[in-house]
Amino acid sequence: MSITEPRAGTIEGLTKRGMPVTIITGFLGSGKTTLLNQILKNRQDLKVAVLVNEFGDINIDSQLLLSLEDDMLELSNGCICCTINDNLVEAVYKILERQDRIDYLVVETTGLADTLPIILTFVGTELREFTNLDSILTVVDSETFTPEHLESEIAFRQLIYGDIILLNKTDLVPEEKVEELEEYINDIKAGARVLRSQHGQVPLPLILGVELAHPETYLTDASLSKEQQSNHLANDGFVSVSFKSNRPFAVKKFQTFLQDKMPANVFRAKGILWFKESTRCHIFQLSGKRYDLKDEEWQGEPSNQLVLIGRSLNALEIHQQLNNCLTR
Ligand SMILES: Nc1nc2c(ncn2[C@@H]2O[C@H](COP(=O)(O)OP(=O)(O)OP(=O)(O)O)[C@@H](O)[C@H]2O)c(=O)[nH]1
Repeated sequence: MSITEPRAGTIEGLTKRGMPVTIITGFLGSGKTTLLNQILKNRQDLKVAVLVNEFGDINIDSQLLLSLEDDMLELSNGCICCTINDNLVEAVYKILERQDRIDYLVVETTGLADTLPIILTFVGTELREFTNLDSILTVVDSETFTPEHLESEIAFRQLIYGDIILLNKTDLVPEEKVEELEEYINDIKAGARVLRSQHGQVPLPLILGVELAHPETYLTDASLSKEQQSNHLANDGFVSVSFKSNRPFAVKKFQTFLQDKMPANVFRAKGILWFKESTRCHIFQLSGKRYDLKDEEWQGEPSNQLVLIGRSLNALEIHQQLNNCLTR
């Protein structure tokens, strides 16, 4: 299939050939939403529907995606874990039932999702008749990724199930590190298509409509790993803390929070922030040890929305600290 040639898009047409589906997975902060935005920016005439699943109580990602009119359908929060997910099945049906032509479905999982149950939702249920799993794409943060990272079973499984492994953030590391990563990935996942990218920029024909998925293998894996799945520790010990307020932060107090107060085990944070000193909306991103703030115009009423993700976080303490950053 060529991604530049939109197909006849009635449900009837889709049911005959199956709507192609790409699952984008990858650890927290690796660049999944950034890649999704690249896809949406470069999709040309292709009608792409998107399903976003987020860990945490606030859907920040969906607010950061390029405008999708009604095509975007967002999944409920939480981690799709361990079992075939009814919410996901339902959301896909909603897309299939749409009147307008949909050429392609991209599913972005949370950074803590176990990939197999999501795959099985497509290949192990009646969705198999209406969809055509094209590939699993695993995004890797080339800077923070180390083999120790794989102490996280989830990160390991995301790699093992990747048909395409996208080494992202190559701008942040020397060439040797990228080569080392390529070697390492070739070792643990022979045959995967390994690509490099900066800010998710990759030619779409290399990642969409590639037909690299192996449904039969996934079904075999599912029967082999049933026990493992039922014992699977949800989210690998990661928890999320969400914070919302209709009052602005004082910029200095928030800076002090970031530098001195925020627990070191916060691995990922993202937010849409309102500072008393600014009339703009500030998009906050923290991934590993890096953070950045970009500003843009407010789309609606200003407010603060922030999600922090890490292991053993004390929600009460974090809430108190963030409350202290608010202006009176
Ligand atoms: N320097 C650099 N930064 C990047 C690149 N790709 C993404 N980022 C930044 O990394 C941060 C996380 O990117 P996201 O796309 O939100 O990551 P994600 O995988 O969707 O994150 P979760 O959904 O929380 O797991 C953001 O601040 C991005 O701007 C890259 O290639 N280079």
